This record gives sequence, C-alpha cells and structure tokens, in this order.
Amino acid sequence: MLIRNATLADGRVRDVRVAGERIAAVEEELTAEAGEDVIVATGKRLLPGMIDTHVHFRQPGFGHKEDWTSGSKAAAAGGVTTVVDQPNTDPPTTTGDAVDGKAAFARASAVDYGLNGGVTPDWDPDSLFDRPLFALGEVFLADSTGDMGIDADLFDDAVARAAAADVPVTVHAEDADLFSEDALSRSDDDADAWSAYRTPAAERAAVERAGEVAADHDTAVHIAHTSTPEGVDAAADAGLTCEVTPHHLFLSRDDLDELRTFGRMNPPLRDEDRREALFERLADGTIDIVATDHAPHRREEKTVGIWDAPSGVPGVETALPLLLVAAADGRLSYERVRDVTAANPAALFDLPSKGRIEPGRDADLVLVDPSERRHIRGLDLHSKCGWTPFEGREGVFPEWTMLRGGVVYHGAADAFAETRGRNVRAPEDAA
Ligand SMILES: NC(=O)N[C@@H](CC(=O)O)C(=O)O
Ligand SMILES: [Zn+2]
Ligand SMILES: [Zn+2]
Repeated sequence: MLIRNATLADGRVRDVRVAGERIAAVEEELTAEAGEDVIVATGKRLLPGMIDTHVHFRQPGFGHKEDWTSGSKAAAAGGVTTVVDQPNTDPPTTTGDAVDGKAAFARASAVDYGLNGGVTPDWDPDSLFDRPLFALGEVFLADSTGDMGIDADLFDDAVARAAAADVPVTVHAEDADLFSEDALSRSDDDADAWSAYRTPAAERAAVERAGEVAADHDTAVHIAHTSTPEGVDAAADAGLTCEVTPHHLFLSRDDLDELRTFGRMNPPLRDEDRREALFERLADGTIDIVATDHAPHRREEKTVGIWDAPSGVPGVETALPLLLVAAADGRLSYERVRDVTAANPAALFDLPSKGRIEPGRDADLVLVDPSERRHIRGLDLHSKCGWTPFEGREGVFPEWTMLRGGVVYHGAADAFAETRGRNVRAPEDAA
C-alpha cells in the first residue's frame, strides 16, 4: 500500500509505503507498483498511532464498566494503536495466574497492548515477574479505585524487585497523609470538595518519595497522571519521567460546576492556573508523555454524592483528537503531539518497533484531516460508559487507524476490522 503526499508531524510531505506489517519506505516520491493500493493524503497529517501507557479496561471483574472489546474499539477510533492496562481489576493483577487470566481477556483487543503487574501486601513477585509484564504499576502510593494503596516499606521492596527483574515502575503518586482533613466537612453536593481534599502538596511529596526510592535502587520510575506543575517539576528534578492526562491539560476546577461527580478522579482536577502551567510544560518539552488514565464508570455509578462517587473518567478515544485541535490552533506543535503520544512512550518503555514513521517500524498509523473538526459527544464514542468529560469540545478524529499494516478503524463508516491485537511484550502469544 502506498500513502501518497502525506504531511508528517515535522512538516515534511512524503510518500509512505507499507509492506506487510511494516513501513517499507518514506520518500519524497515513490512509484506505485502494479496492483498496489494507493491512498492520496494530500493536505492531511499522517501520525504514528498513539501509545497510551495508561488505561483501565476493567476486565476481569468490572466488565459492566468496560471490556477489552469496547475499550480497544474506543482506542482504535481515537487513533490509539497500543494500550497498557493497569492492575486494579478483580482479581488484581498481582500474581502470575492473574496475569494469565487477564491475558485471556486481552486477546479480544482490536489494538496492541501491554499488561502491567500490580503490588498489594499479598502479591506474588516470583510468579508475577515470571510473566511478560509491560511495567510494574501503577503502584498505588494512596488508595484509588480498587483500594490498592501500599505503605512505604512495601513500595521500597516492590521497586527493588522490579529493578532486579529489569522491569520499569510506574507510580500513582499521592501521599494520603497530606490530604486535607478540613475538606472532609464539605457537603456531599459540593463537587469541588474532592479537589480540595486531595491536595497538590500530596502529589509533590509522593513524587519526591518516589524519586528517593528510584535513586536508592538506581532504576527507572515513571510518574503516572501527574496533575500539577509542582509534581512535574519534582519529577524532572529527581530524574524521573512523567505522564499527564488530557483531563488535567484541558479541564480544571472551573469545570466542576458543570461536570459535578463526572469530574471526580485521582488525582483530582486542579485550579485554572495549575492547568495552564501544566499545558506550558507540555508545550515546552518538560512533560514526557500524554497518557489517558482511561477509567470508565457507569453513568448510574457516578450519579451519587461527591464522597461516594467512584473516581475516574474515560479518555482513550478523545486524547489524540483534543491534542490535534490544540496543534491545529497553534497551541502545540505536531512534533510535540507525535513525541508525547508515540515517540516518547516507545523510547521510554522499550518498544523499538513502534512510535515513529520510519522504515522498518510497525505500520501503526493514523491519518487525520486537521480541517475536519467534530464536536465530541459521549454517545458517539465507543466506550461502554456512554459519557465523556469533554462533551461539546472539538476533536480532530482519525479518517482511519492502521495497526501493523491493516486498517483497524474506518472513520467514515465507523467500522472496525477483525480483532488482531498482540501483547507487545509477548507477540508470540497472539491467539
Ligand atoms: N484515576 C482514577 O480516578 N481512577 C482509576 C484508578 C487510578 O488511576 O488511580 C480507576 O481505575 O478508576
Ligand atoms: Zn492512579
Ligand atoms: Zn490509572
């Protein structure tokens, strides 16, 4: 297949040949071979598929919120070609058997995937590290959905075990000792109470602790869903990498009047100044990765008071579309979009076949027309949850998404090809 005249993230206009599962050539001009399919991409952007290093696809245990079929379709429709699933399922992914059990569900995935291992007091590191983990994480330094928060000693142990196994660690960095007791007296219908409770100081302290433990064990630690400029700067100062979510980049406490409990997540939405400072750090290169923390809950589960609502919002289908609008508006370069969604996650998490449009790499590609914006509507999206915190915002959605040489999502028809995702750490295990 030949994709002709596509504009790449760096502005070069190129012809791209896909042969089998790989990118075969990227040249100023390529001549179509006899019988070769040609896609004319004049005026359109061709990007590497997004690698979303942080999703919660909920199986096993919570398939009513999301399953691997619905979650991975949402991913493909949003231009995401690789997802990494988190361990707070039921059972939690803390033993080798639990990884095997989740792997059976993940075979339904429409996109490539990695599976993370998790840590609880009764985890089994021997069998866990015997499996092809993407990373150890998210390791919860405070309780979130699933109540997997652990203490300082176990965190230290876990990082030591991961370092010995040469597996990277990702950390949910909040320190519950620094949550605001005062906020607990706020009323159940005060949607801002969650943001008041889980403070910026709690994030910063936990990032600093993660930095100390990483240094003690001389190993790679990555901070998940960093939500404050203080957290990002503390990570950078400690030599840690970090990710931010679209909701912390595009939403703030100002949106909670409208979002109500549908804006409750961990870490919570921050004030507008912090949101802006986070966006600056995205644009200037301080932030390494955008990952969605796609954490769907059913509408009826969210429709309770702020203190009882489950934490988490969906995001896997809307991340790249929102970033592409920011790029089209000149608030972010297309190169930054490529780096934070694809090139950096591939480099940091050792996926040499993914993340860039270069000969020899997997043909994981997304074609978009930046002049075609669509209003985001929860009911149009493919997650089981049926809602989005970005309702009514604009997105640039894929015309198509290609996974290893095959189109897995056709935008015009809103249609998906047959399922063919593989575990990126164990491609030979594919069904
Ligand atoms: N972020 C959230 O608010 N929720 C996540 C868990 C997590 O990432 O902490 C979930 O699984 O629901
Ligand atoms: Zn988390
Ligand atoms: Zn998460």
